[in-house]
Amino acid sequence: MLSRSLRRPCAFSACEILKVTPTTPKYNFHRTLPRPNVQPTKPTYSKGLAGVIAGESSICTVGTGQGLNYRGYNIMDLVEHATFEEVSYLLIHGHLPNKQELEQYKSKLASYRELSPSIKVILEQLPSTSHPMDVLRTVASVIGSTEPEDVENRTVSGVRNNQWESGDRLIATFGPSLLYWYHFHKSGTRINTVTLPNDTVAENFVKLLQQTKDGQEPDRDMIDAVDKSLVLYAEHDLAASTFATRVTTSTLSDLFSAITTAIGTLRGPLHGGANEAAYHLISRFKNADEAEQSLLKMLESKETIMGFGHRVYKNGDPRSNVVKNLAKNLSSKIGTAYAKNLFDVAERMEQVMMREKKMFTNLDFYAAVVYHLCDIPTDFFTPVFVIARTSGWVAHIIEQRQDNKLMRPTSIYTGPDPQEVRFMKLSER
Ligand SMILES: CC(=O)SCCNC(=O)CCNC(=O)[C@H](O)C(C)(C)COP(=O)(O)OP(=O)(O)OC[C@H]1O[C@@H](n2cnc3c(N)ncnc32)[C@H](O)[C@@H]1OP(=O)(O)O
Ligand SMILES: O=C([O-])CC(=O)C(=O)O
Repeated sequence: MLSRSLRRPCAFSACEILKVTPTTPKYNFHRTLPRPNVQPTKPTYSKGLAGVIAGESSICTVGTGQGLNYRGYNIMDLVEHATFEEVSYLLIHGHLPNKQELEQYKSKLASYRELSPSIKVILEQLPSTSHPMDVLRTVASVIGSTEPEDVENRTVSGVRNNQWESGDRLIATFGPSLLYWYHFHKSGTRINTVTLPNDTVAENFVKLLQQTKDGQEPDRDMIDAVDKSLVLYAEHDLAASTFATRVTTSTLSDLFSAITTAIGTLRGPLHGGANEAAYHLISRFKNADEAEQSLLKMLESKETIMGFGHRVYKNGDPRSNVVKNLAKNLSSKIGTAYAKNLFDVAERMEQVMMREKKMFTNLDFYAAVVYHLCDIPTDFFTPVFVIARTSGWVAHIIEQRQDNKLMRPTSIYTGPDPQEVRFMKLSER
């Protein structure tokens, strides 16, 4: 498609922008310059970069016809047989850990759960009204300031000596930091964020949320559901947040800056923020019939229904059935009328969207039901996504550094034609 300025004269002049009358000489401070005699080459353009190939990656397959695979392993196998730690190691180190590597990895993550005094002070000073995504973005910045990457020893392409440690540090620290902030502001308690050394990220998170003491077991089904959701959320090729991470990394910036970029990008409701937004929507309906009636009205007025649709998947998100089953099992295990109704409402919405729009749920939709049934506060849903996806982001940062090229696309210019500036006194304008 040709740019607007190449197809026809500029749609509006600077005078229109400044709301002045171009016929009055004193305001005639510009004139259009002759067009340069350049033959335009036909630019290729895809709005929102839809369908554009923006790099090479050996981390994950999405929409390639091979199913969703992390480093060649299918998501169905991983969610069935691997914990989040194994998947995180796989993504960042490129292979599944053996028993010894896994033990070392888990104890390294556990060793980072003790928060530094500087993080605690900052968490205590953040407002209780902060959005938890702001809390995590701040935590990434604080660690980036107090324990920066090893810039001295970086290679020409930007590989840093301690990039793996920096990534692990964030994966392990996000959950404890969030829950320290939460309990401090909710009840004034300074919780101990260290749980048993062998605890998984999911166990540590649920224990700190519920404040179960060592020896006192939190609900295993909830821990299992959170762990599986972390596996499902861990990686998804060049999703907007990962692309943003790679853009920041491509300038040879540091890992912590790249992760704060990613958190800011994930937060929006068209991306990771959709799990929180989906829950707000589901929770509006008293029962399935009411959900159906309201949804039909929303569709009539062309509203976007959060938790449905996807940029790459057009026939279904392979993670959806897994997360739906987790929601269904939790709902029947909890067994209350409330839990059953919540699942029924969600399922009816799914049916209506399929019937009316041929649209399917994405991972965020039933993840919202799972997290709510695990008693996770709604504004923690996207932060849990952050904990998981940091493993994918770190894998992409490392990969980008291995064969870096500055990411700098171009745009199609649609502004005014070239024009001359005639300087005028301010008072004459
Ligand atoms: C883990 C994740 O990040 S998954 C994504 C989470 N995000 C959401 O759930 C937010 C809701 N979904 C959406 O907004 C979109 O489906 C996106 C942003 C995910 C993908 O958007 P795109 O690839 O740009 O799809 P696009 O906007 O072109 O949609 C095509 C058509 O379907 C419609 N559509 C897409 N998603 C939805 C939706 N959730 N509700 C209603 N209509 C929708 C669009 O309005 C458009 O209709 P039109 O052709 O009549 O104009
Ligand atoms: O790939 C995307 O665009 C969004 C998504 O599903 C994810 O990040 O998991």
